Amino acid sequence: MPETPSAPVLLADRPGSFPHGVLAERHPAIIRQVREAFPYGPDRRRALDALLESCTEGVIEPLPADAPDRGRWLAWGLAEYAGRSWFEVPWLWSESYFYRRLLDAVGHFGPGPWQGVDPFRPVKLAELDASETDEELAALDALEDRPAEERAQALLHGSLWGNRADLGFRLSAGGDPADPAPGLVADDSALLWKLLPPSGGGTLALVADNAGRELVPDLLLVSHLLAHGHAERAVLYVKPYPYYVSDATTADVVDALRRLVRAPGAARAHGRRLWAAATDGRLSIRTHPFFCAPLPYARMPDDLRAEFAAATLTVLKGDLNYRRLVDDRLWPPTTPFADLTAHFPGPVAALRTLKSDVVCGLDPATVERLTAAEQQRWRTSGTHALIHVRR
Ligand SMILES: O=P(O)(O)OC[C@H]1O[C@](O)(CO)[C@@H](O)[C@@H]1O
Repeated sequence: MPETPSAPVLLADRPGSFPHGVLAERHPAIIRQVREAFPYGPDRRRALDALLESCTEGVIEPLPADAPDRGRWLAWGLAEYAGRSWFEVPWLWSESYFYRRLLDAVGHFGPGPWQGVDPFRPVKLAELDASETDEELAALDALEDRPAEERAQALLHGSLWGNRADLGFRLSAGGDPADPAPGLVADDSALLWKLLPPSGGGTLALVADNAGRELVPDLLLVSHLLAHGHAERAVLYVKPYPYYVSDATTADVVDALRRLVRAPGAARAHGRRLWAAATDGRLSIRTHPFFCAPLPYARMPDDLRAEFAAATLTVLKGDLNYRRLVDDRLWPPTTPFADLTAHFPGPVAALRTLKSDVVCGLDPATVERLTAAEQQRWRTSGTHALIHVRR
């Protein structure tokens, strides 16, 4: 395989760029949202204010001396980046560290009364309770009399577009060919189904992204794959602690399962099936500190590498997992997905809506159409999606 030349790492140092907007506007807004969501006392409020000042005007500060993961973060880059502006270090790094510091500010790692409290829980629960979720679950009933293959494809698309948090169990894969900018910009789903044939057995690893309206369709897809033998076992990987606002943790999986078992119709049947699979071990929930690391998957530790190596297929959900899979660089968009994921220890799929500048695996005609219709907005608007698979 010819070596892929490298590309610039994304930084947030250019005002007007997407990464700069995330650090300069989104992060302060998240701090304000969290500050409003809980009756934190003066100590937590002061810590949140200090973080707001640090992340907009200050520099990256070390973790407290007694932080249990201090050594890990030093090895992940803190030793190198402490004292530098948040805007000058790799964007992926500063974003990840921001969430780590936010949890410190709210006392998540304790000791104290806020230990273990998820500062994003109100947002996650509101989404799970929204009437849109009822509508999406009710739409499952209409799928019931379709052939299994069609249902599988619809659930795959539900999981894919759930990453935009407005799923809709789309029965058509490609969109309108006359559309100047296609919704689905790459579609390797045929290869995905080849790797996961009905009655094929094997283990599916699914690395979840967001809770709520993304996790629910992820679970529905897993339910279908287990029920139809596309996989004999499924392993659902979630974050070890709250991250990137809505990323799923074990508590969020439980909330989503409870939501399904309490729903009417087909949704409840899926919920019961998943609950049973979790209790008998066909569905397991796992996590690992590396899921909150500010690093690409090429640098994953050996224990996690061995787990993915054992899977028939690993499906990585969402934009952040995609950035970590292919590395957070401004690749030419036609760079082959297989080249950038050669480091991954087994067959791998990415289901992602495009919410950041990183992209690869597109054909030149698609890039031309997208750019002609939208300049560079197609990269970040979240209105396009892709299914990449590498066997
Ligand atoms: O939930 P997802 O699909 O991983 O998207 C998270 C994305 O949101 C951002 O945090 C901000 O837009 C991106 O940095 C990140 O890639």
